[in-house]
Amino acid sequence: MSDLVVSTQGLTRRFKEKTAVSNLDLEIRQGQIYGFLGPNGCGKTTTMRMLTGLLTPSSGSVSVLGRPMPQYAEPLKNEIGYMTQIFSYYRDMTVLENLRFAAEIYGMPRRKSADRIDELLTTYDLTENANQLSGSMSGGQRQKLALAATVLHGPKLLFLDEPTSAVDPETRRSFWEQLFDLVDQGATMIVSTHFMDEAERCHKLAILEHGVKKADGSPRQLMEDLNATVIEVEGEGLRQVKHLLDDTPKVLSTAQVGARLRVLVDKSETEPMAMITSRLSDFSNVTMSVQRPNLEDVFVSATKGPAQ
Ligand SMILES: Nc1ncnc2c1ncn2[C@@H]1O[C@H](COP(=O)(O)OP(=O)(O)OP(=O)(O)O)[C@@H](O)[C@H]1O
Repeated sequence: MSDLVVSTQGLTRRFKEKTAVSNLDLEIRQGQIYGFLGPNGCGKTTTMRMLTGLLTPSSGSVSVLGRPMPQYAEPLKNEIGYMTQIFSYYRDMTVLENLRFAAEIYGMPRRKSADRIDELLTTYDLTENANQLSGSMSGGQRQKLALAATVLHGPKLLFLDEPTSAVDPETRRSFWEQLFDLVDQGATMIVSTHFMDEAERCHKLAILEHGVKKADGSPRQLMEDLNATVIEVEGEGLRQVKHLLDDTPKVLSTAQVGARLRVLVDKSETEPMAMITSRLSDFSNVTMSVQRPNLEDVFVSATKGPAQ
């Protein structure tokens, strides 16, 4: 049996003259955490809404758990969990009331849902908050409640839209540990993010820009395949160095990181160090070194070139 959980061909969505998602081909396999990485407005939410059957594509096809979408949105409701970007539970209801309400929406039998809610309160460390109004909880606690409600009915496939944009790094770390626990229990998930550290945790990811997939693969593969050499410049006058390099052919980008300037030089330049050294010949107090690419380099390079 195929382990393909989600596949799309030529998936496109237009809103009047705006194309929010353009000709997107995806293959997402069982047990993967698949990331959509891209800036605000690149089409992450629109893609998720089409994959969950909430929005009809303008063209192209979508298959989710072996069924075409949006036609099978209703029968697949119990197999899918969708954690939207905005906290979509009732702030004037307690944690327990919200979870009971979600269980009713999923048509879960009362006995079964009571046991499941107890289990989730323990898993997500919400037992002490059970009778607290969700509106009075911290962002991190609300996020745990949202995750608990999303997995309440035991879905096989989870969609998490920018799940950690409102929480601190420590909460983000523990949230990701919980995601890997869910994967260990057999879930597949699609996570959208604009954080590089979050994208790096995914098994595979697609880099999106203006609704177009610019690159996809595992983070490691994307870094290995980077079509640029990364050079770091250290020393005096980095702002002037930056302005000079920004006007240099084959320099894809420059970005200052603390006391270093990170420079991406297109791979078509066969002697990148010699080229940069010669360009900076007037700067006597700088040193240069070639560095391993990181995901941000991949993102910058992918969004400079033509779409794949
Ligand atoms: N219902 C709509 N009507 C008109 N335009 C829309 C609609 N929904 C989305 N768009 C547009 O489509 C583009 C993609 O939006 P989308 O919300 O999918 O991006 P995103 O990557 O999820 O961004 P964000 O991180 O800000 O949510 C944007 O330009 C947005 O304004």
